[in-house]
Amino acid sequence: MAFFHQICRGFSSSAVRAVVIKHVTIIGGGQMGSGIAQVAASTGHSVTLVDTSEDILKKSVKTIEGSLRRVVKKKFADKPEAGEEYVQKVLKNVSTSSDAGSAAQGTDLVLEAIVENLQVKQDLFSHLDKLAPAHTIFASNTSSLSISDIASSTSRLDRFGGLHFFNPVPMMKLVEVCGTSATSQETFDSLMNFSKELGKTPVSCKDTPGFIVNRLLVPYILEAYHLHERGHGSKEDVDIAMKLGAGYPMGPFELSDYIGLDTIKFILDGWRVMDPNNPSFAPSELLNKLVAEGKLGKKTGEGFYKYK
Ligand SMILES: CCCCCCCCCCCCCC(=O)CC(=O)SCCNC(=O)CCNC(=O)[C@H](O)C(C)(C)COP(=O)(O)OP(=O)(O)OC[C@H]1O[C@@H](n2cnc3c(N)ncnc32)[C@H](O)[C@@H]1OP(=O)(O)O
Ligand SMILES: NC(=O)C1=CN([C@@H]2O[C@H](COP(=O)(O)OP(=O)(O)OC[C@H]3O[C@@H](n4cnc5c(N)ncnc54)[C@H](O)[C@@H]3O)[C@@H](O)[C@H]2O)C=CC1
Repeated sequence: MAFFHQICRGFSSSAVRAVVIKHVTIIGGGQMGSGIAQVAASTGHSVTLVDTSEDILKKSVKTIEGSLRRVVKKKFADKPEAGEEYVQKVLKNVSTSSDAGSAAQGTDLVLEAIVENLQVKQDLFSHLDKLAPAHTIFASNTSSLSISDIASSTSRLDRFGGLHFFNPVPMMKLVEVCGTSATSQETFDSLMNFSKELGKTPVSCKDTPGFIVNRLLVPYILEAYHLHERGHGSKEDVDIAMKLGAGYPMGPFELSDYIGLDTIKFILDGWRVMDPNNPSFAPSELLNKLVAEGKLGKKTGEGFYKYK
């Protein structure tokens, strides 16, 4: 079922029209996709969550359920039955599919949160562009890739933008909304409105590497790796120092494990290709070793630290 609604802002014939997003198809049921699905479903949106297999999707729904239970523990502290009702109501808003093509056919927004690899994202969007309705907006949750480069695989450059959420999505209030030079005002407004409907605070940013937050966060994390590799501080001391000295909730090594070391490696490798002479983007032996060993951080039970 397609949910195509428009609102008009202003009264002239040139009034800006924004698509009201009722149904969202989220591609990628990992950390970010399941978090976004949870928040969208909690705010009354119908969600179809897509991943490559039913097994992964079962895990995604379990993650959503677990996170919802953490939320209701606080929100419905004195009313456990109402809390359970809330969990079930939100879960009803989420359906799953391992067929991205059919999931894109009746939706207002396709939001991609798959692996941080340009070619893989382009292949996905190029495929979905042929199947999704004309009004459907496409958006990527990429942390580091150019939205224009991803959008170039489609014919809907005016209906394509960046919607960058933060991890853990249920807790982090920010969304970076990125329009390219081809993104229409209507699309940009729709993405801003959608972010607000999710209870987030959107900021507008340009299609530049890392947008705002990661442009500042990447050099910080990189410098922590290099400092540690030079033998100038243990991981533990660096983390304690940044928590107690700078007031960050997590130190850079804890945060890296939380983000996922594979994602960090994809970002670093990609930025090195763009800027090969920048010493900050030199490979980190430690990072490469951990990723090669499948130690990807919290999600696999081990990264810089052990979680089992
Ligand atoms: C050479 C190398 C190259 C390097 C390149 C570097 C690349 C790096 C670029 C990054 C790329 C990708 C990242 C990205 O694009 C953008 C990001 O997302 S960056 C990450 C942003 N996130 C953070 O910075 C998180 C920081 N941490 C925190 O804010 C807190 O630690 C956290 C909220 C996660 C947990 O809080 P904490 O007090 O530590 O633990 P608790 O477990 O007690 O939780 C507190 C509170 O929150 C509730 N809660 C936590 N998680 C969830 C959840 N998933 N769902 C629901 N609720 C949750 C929990 O229940 C607690 O509630 P109480 O009421 O207090 O009990
Ligand atoms: N991890 C983080 O802290 C943040 C990550 N991001 C970005 O979000 C995206 C996803 O990151 P995570 O959720 O951390 O990754 P993840 O590894 O937890 O999840 C990715 C999911 O995508 C699925 N997938 C891969 N290819 C697919 C395809 N072709 N079709 C359908 N599903 C596919 C995988 O099976 C996996 O479940 C990346 O672009 C990342 O840069 C953005 C903000 C924060």
